[in-house]
Amino acid sequence: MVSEHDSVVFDQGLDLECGVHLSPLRVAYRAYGTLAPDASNAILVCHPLTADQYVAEPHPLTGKPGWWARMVGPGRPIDTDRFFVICVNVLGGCMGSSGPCTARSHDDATLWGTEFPPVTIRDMVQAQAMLVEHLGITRLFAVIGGSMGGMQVLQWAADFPERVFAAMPIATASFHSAQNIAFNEVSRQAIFADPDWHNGHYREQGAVPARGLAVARMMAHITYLSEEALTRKFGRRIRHEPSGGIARGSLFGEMFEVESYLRHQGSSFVRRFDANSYLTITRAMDYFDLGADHNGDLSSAFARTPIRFCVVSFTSDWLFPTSQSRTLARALNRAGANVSFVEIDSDRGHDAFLLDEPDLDRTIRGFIGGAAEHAGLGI
Ligand SMILES: CC(=O)SCCNC(=O)CCNC(=O)[C@H](O)C(C)(C)COP(=O)(O)OP(=O)(O)OC[C@H]1O[C@@H](n2cnc3c(N)ncnc32)[C@H](O)[C@@H]1OP(=O)(O)O
Ligand SMILES: N[C@@H](CCO)C(=O)O
Repeated sequence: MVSEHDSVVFDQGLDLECGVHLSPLRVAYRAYGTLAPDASNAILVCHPLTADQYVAEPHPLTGKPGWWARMVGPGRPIDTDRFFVICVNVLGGCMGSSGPCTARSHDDATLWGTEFPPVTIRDMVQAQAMLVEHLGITRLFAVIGGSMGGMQVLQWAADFPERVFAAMPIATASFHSAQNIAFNEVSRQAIFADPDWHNGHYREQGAVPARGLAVARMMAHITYLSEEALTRKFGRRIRHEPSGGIARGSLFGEMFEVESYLRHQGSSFVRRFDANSYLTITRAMDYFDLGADHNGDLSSAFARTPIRFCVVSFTSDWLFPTSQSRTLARALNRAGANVSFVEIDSDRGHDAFLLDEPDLDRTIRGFIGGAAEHAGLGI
């Protein structure tokens, strides 16, 4: 096993659910705060689909603040003055953990590309568990995450009930719905339709399927918002140049502000994300169905769990609607879990969990504070 610069290489590898033994396994992560001598104050933050381990510091590629810098840091709701916070780039990601962008083995420097094996949320969590153990942490004080991060939280709870004290799945569900699989498929088809896709061998061709990946993100980004949010941000306004003239940029001459915005979201995404990783990770989300993994009984995934849960949803989230969080909370309740459920009133859609939502801050701060008291954390 070799450790270097916030990534750990496990030569023993990992048995993936698909049957492939992935070796070596590289797990890239960032950590903030100080681990208590008894390792009791560790919080694992699990990132959503296209974020990464740079949760609380500027991103090395974009220079932008960490994707949850408003939530994680000194004095923040996830307070790095009190807690040791870890965030791991998911398996299949493109920021250092094993995935399509990493070398196949110590002896073979060629990148995995499309031949990287299919991974699941469970595989991602198994890799995280290896890292957590490597860091000397027997039990995480809390696991917290939104969207695909929330799926990882649920998988942690199901697979390692004795290794987690508190869990907070936010804006998520116990399964990926047919509608969400459908959206992912449209994104994937956009990538496949790009002439620079080259059946996934774009790097060998010195190309990037930038247009396809940008369209994939544009479409997906709409699902992260809400009609109210789009109307408030842009309405039907036409974009003007700073000089005052109408911005040109489409077949029709003028461009709506919302079109310009989506193009910006698409092009900036392409600068920081890899198409093969996008395919791998969206598929992992599609596979996720915790109830099906437990013979169709979601509550049995959490039977007699000692973990304290706080399930959080947003009223305007139509990608992971409140109804799915309520189903989850009921299953946890049936399992005998200590569970609270908070629906936050917001008109900003699914990505509300990434935005300035004071009620979310209060909910996270309150849940962590209460759990820390219950755990007897003297910090
Ligand atoms: C979870 C992750 O995606 S992790 C990585 C962090 N996110 C990113 O890097 C980009 C992805 N963006 C998003 O997912 C969302 O924008 C959020 C949730 C992170 C932030 O949401 P908000 O704060 O509401 O920002 P908003 O959605 O308005 O986007 C702002 C960006 O759009 C640009 N923009 C706004 N209006 C327009 C317009 N009419 N035309 C062109 N660009 C526009 C802004 O200049 C800004 O650009 P920048 O991000 O390059 O600085
Ligand atoms: N907008 C976030 C949430 C998606 O579920 C992301 O891209 O990761």
